[in-house]
Amino acid sequence: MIEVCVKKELNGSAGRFLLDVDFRINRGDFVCIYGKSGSGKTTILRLLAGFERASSGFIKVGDKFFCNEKFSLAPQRRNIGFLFQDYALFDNMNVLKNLLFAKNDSRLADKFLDIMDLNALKNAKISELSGGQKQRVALARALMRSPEILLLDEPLSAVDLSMRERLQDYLLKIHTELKITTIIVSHDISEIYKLASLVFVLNEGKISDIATPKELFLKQRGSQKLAFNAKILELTQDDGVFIALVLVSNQLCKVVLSSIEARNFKVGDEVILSTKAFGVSIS
Ligand SMILES: Nc1ncnc2c1ncn2[C@@H]1O[C@H](COP(=O)(O)OP(=O)(O)OP(=O)(O)O)[C@@H](O)[C@H]1O
Repeated sequence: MIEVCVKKELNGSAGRFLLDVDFRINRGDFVCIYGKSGSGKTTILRLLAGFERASSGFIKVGDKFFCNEKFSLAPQRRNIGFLFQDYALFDNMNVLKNLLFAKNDSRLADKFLDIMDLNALKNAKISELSGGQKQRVALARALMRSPEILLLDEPLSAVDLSMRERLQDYLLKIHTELKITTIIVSHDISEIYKLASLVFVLNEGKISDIATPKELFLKQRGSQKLAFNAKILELTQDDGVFIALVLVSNQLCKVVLSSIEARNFKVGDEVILSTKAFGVSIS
């Protein structure tokens, strides 16, 4: 269990405000911190990592205090792995050496090169890699120290959509295999839906909502009489009724399908959602 109960005054673009959060995360969970730009999401990750100090409160992981009113454990003693938007790799070293720099253990490096499909690139220089490959190396390197907690600060926002989806699959694979407690900051609803089981909504330094992605984003705003581009995130059958969960812009909604439609669609399909008389049709 991670317990975060901290306060810190921040200089926001519209003046000073108090980051004041008190939440718990269960060991092994994959959670998301979601909220407007400047609400304090990155600061929470930096406090967890030990790069910032809170003005009051504590952070406790299991039985161990990371910080309290009296002391703060050094970042290197917190057993945390990071993945940020900029890869922070050593450009002059090859892939393998980047991993060994984190921990000089060739067997472990081979294991992560394997999991991340990087074997063929192990001797390549970082400067020769694509953005998506660099991010896979950065993730493998973050895992080399067997972190207890993995912090991901919008790690996939700089790569294109198809690479982002592949990297999400790697993150899921890592999480399923290693069960590392993972906290991601993301604005991307389909990414949050795919990865996180719980979302903490941060609003001007305060947590305003804690919900599953489905509960949080499944909020309709009145009738929609136009056609929308949408993406199918889930196809389910409930009491014989076929239901598609689709993402429209920043909103999730459910659409009842005929059995023929249900057979023709699959998760990930880009579709058009439109209204037809009183029903919603999908094509
Ligand atoms: N050490 C600090 N002391 C005071 N203010 C800070 C400190 N660190 C960050 N801030 C300010 O706090 C606000 C929140 O920053 P933070 O990076 O946590 O927001 P965020 O929600 O991650 O934003 P974004 O989504 O744009 O990355 C910003 O206005 C930032 O300038």
